[in-house]
Amino acid sequence: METEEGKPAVHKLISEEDVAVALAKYIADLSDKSVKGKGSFSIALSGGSLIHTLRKLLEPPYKDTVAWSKWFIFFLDERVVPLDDPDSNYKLAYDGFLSKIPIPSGNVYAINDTLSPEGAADEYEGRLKDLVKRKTLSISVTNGFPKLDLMLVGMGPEGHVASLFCWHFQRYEKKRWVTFIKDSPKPPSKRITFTFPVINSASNVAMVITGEDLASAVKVALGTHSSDFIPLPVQMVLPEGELAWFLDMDAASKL
Ligand SMILES: O=C(O)[C@H](O)[C@@H](O)[C@H](O)[C@H](O)COP(=O)(O)O
Repeated sequence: METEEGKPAVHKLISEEDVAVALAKYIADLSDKSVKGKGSFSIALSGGSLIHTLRKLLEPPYKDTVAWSKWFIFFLDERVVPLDDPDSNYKLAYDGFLSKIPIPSGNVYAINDTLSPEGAADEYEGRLKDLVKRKTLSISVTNGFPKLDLMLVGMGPEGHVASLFCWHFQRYEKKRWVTFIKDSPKPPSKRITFTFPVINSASNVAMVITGEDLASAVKVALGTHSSDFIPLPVQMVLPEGELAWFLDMDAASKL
């Protein structure tokens, strides 16, 4: 592991299996700390391969020791499709993870799948605001955006994170907590997504990156680069809290 003050912790592991093992320990430790400190743990999930990489949390010792009933689950981004559609990130998370642990269903914040992308983004943002009012979620004292305990972030080969893509203005959003996109280059086209101010207000952000196709974007994100270039979305992940990268050997192969 590489750490230096103000720099991300970069965990370079051998295989995806090692990433899954390290990630389970990291999440269980953060959950423990958060539940002991304030009685709850708020976590945002990405879609994609991340859900499979969470599998070690479903095994002993974590399955029985994590305070699941204190978890609040959010979606960093979601495809605007019915919740039982094979493209739904909620369905992916439910089938592969959430249905296997005792999280109260009321603590899982799926999108309202009957609404348009605009409507679903507004409604999700409204629910976050409500949770802040009820003090279930805290707020960043520096910028007033909601402060989740942990964001689990995947990345696409061209450096997108959540549904914040290179050539799309949503990644420059400064006011909204949740926004929408109707022409996502990665199908399906209609999505809602947390904005960078929300991602970057989190107490902890974990980049979970495995596979050779991601090595070039990892190199851009973690290497030195000229400020003349427009940053990739992944380079805009600059949380006020702690940032940790979990990489397998293939994803780290160009570092
Ligand atoms: O809805 C989505 O498509 C995801 O949330 C997306 O943002 C994902 O996290 C990355 O594209 C990485 O996907 P992979 O892990 O499958 O490479």
